[in-house]
Amino acid sequence: MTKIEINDLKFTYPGDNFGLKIKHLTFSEGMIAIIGQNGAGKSTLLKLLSGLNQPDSGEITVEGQNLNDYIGDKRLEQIGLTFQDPNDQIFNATVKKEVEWGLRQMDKPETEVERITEEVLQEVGLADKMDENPYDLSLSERKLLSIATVVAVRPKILLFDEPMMSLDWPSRKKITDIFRYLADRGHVVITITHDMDWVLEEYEDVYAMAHGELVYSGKTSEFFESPSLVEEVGVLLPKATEVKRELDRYLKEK
Ligand SMILES: Nc1ncnc2c1ncn2[C@@H]1O[C@H](COP(=O)(O)OP(=O)(O)OP(=O)(O)O)[C@@H](O)[C@H]1O
Repeated sequence: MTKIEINDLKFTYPGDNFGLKIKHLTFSEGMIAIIGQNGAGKSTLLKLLSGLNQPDSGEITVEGQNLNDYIGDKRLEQIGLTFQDPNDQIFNATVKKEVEWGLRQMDKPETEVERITEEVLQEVGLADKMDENPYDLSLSERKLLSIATVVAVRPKILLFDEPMMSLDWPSRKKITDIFRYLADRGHVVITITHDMDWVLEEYEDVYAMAHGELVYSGKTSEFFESPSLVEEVGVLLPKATEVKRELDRYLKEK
């Protein structure tokens, strides 16, 4: 079973007041949502989990081994990250080359590179844009491309920073299906999101952050049923929860 574990993690940005502090946290296979208001530290946590940022103290382990021990293609096999802004990530001249890049780093045979690239671009709905320059695509298409590059490599742990941002409903459905498919096959799929309807619908458990700390991990339904927690974390209620609250209030008053 794939497992990523955090112990006594501390991190600060140089010259910034923000500090991230997590005593202990374990993520295992499945779909995992991280929520919290702007500036809570969600992206910072993802960057630490990917190895992009280094903790000031504490440790992140994957399968019991320090994250920093995984180097080069060994790191790619374990962890993949998509940035919140796909423009920070995409650097190849065509859509196809962008997806192929990660696969080539892993020394996949050329026939495999071609097959996987076509398959993944088909899955995210970009197969007909293969030869286009990514910067001629719309922002939402670039978002899909950034997701495809990580999904193609099939790392054990996939980290997505607001993958649904700017996507329309059919694309959101495609991405949810891909996440579910990977989670069902033993991958750890960790996603930052501000979409509380999606969280309630698709995620059994949720991890909530506030002021650089983890303030809740547990059942999603229980989180949204706690007004004090929802207020502390500073997120909107899902529509379904709002309707239920209104209905309960109405029935009580009747
Ligand atoms: N590169 C950086 N240098 C200095 N401070 C930073 C840097 N990146 C983020 N911060 C600060 O760290 C804090 C946490 O930021 P972070 O991006 O992790 O929050 P977040 O929960 O992902 O927010 P959002 O939902 O807006 O993406 C913020 O106060 C932010 O200003």
